[in-house]
Amino acid sequence: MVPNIFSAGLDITEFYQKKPEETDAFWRTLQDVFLRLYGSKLVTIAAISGHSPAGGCLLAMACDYRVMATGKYTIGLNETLLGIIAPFWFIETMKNTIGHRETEKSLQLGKLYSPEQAENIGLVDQICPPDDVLGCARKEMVKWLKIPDHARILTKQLMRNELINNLSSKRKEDIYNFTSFVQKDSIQRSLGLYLESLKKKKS
Ligand SMILES: CC/C=C\C/C=C\CCCC/C=C/C(=O)SCCNC(=O)CCNC(=O)[C@H](O)C(C)(C)COP(=O)(O)OP(=O)(O)OC[C@H]1O[C@@H](n2cnc3c(N)ncnc32)[C@H](O)[C@@H]1OP(=O)(O)O
Repeated sequence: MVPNIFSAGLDITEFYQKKPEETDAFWRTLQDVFLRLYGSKLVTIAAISGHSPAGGCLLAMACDYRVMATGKYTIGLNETLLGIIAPFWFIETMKNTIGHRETEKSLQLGKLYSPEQAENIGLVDQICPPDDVLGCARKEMVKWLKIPDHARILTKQLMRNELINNLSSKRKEDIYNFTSFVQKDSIQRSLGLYLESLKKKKS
C-alpha cells in the first residue's frame, strides 16, 4: 500500500503521443482489469490510502466495499476537468454506486470529493485514519467472509451482470471510440497541457 496515493488514475503517457495500435492495446487491458475486478467472485475491499482520481476511483468502485483514509485526499471521476469524457462503463459503475442524480452532477463538474464528502454521498463506505485503513478494511472483510459464498456470489452477479454483459458485448466499439477520441489533435493538446501542469505543480 502506497501512503498518500491509492492510484493517480490512468497513466496519461500511455495515450499521449502514442500510435493507435498502442492506445487500442492499452484500453483493451483496462477493460480486462475492470471486467475481472468488477466480476470477481472474491470479496474485494478497496483500502484507499490517499488520492484516487479518475481511473483510481473506477478501480475503487469496482470493489465490493471502500474504506478511505481521512486527510487532504480526493476521490472522483474528474475527466471533464481534463477535457476528456468518462466512458459509458465508468458512468454506469458510478451510477450503480451513488445513483443517477449524484453521478450526473459529479461527472459534469468533474468533481473530486474529500473523504468526508465521499462518505456522505456513498462513494466510499467508511473513512478511517490513514494508519488504520488496512485494519478497517480487514475488519470489514471478516464480516463479508461470514456470508455463505454461493449466496453472496449469486447476489453479486445479479447486481453486476447487466453492466458486465453490456461492456463485454461492446468491447471493440468501446476501444474504437477511445482511440479515435484520444487521437484527436485537440485532445492531444489538452493532455499535453495537463501533463505539463502536473509537472509545474511539482516544481
Ligand atoms: C466518445 C468518448 C469515448 C471514450 C472516452 C475516451 C477517452 C477518455 C477516457 C479516459 C479516462 C481517463 C481516466 C484517467 O484516469 S486519466 C488520469 C487522471 N488522473 C489525474 O488527473 C491525476 C493526476 N495526478 C495528480 O493529481 C497528482 O499526481 C496526485 C495523484 C494528486 C499525486 O500528487 P503528488 O504526490 O504531488 O505527485 P506528483 O504530482 O508530483 O506526480 C508525480 C509524477 O507523476 C506524474 N503523474 C501524475 N499523475 C499522472 C497520470 N495520471 N498520468 C501520467 N503521469 C502522471 C506527474 O506528472 C509527475 O511526473 P514527473 O515526471 O514530474 O515525476
